[in-house]
Amino acid sequence: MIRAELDKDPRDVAAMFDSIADRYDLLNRVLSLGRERYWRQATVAAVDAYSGELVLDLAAGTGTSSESFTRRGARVIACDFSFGMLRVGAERRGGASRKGVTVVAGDALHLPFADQTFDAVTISFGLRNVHDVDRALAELLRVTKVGGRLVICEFSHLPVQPLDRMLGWGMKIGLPWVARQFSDNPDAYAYLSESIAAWPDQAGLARKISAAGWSRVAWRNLTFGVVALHRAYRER
Ligand SMILES: C[S@@+](CC[C@H](N)C(=O)[O-])C[C@H]1O[C@@H](n2cnc3c(N)ncnc32)[C@H](O)[C@@H]1O
Repeated sequence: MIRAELDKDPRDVAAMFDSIADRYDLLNRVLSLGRERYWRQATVAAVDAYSGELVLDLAAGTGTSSESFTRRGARVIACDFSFGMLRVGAERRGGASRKGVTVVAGDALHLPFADQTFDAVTISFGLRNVHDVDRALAELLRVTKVGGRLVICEFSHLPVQPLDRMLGWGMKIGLPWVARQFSDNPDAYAYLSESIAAWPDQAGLARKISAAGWSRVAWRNLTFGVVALHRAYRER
């Protein structure tokens, strides 16, 4: 089975997402117990994109995250390095540039965009999978206009450590078991629980965002900290 390890070798990560692309959105709904919709709505509200704005949705996968940013007329570039994920999304929308979403293949560590292109940049459930998080945050800053904003939606940690450890244990057992019922590659969901356990907590991620040059970094927890939304601005 194809799965990434915690070194997040880009070839393994891309191949793993290629292998789960067809059923990715279905599994998300099942494994999040329906919370995914609420997390996405909160992300859309935080990005707050409006007509005339250009938004980068990085690690966009099938573009489920991207579609919701177009509701108030913003144009969205959905960028990812898994051709399998991009293909499933483009087929669903009926083309590579449809419904306000344009698909662009690209690597978070070498974004194929000029400096200061976007009004807002966002990444949902993607940053945790990137090989070099600090570099991706710096690339996101580079392509954002001065005054623009960053929103990161990512799995995080419950503030009470014993509860967080229990949740981690439950996910380690539960996610691959549920995934076996629905996915051809349940091993990918073992990677999911391992990568969440190894991911920095809310304050740790905020420090990384600041260190990359972003200003006014803030976060809020969703579903008690199962997911956290981080927001920041490019001030110069
Ligand atoms: C869990 S999916 C998230 C997809 C989508 N944002 C969503 O919310 O459903 C993570 C995505 O990150 C992408 N990814 C990981 N590392 C990347 C990189 N270095 N450059 C571009 N995409 C990357 C994967 O290909 C995958 O599609």
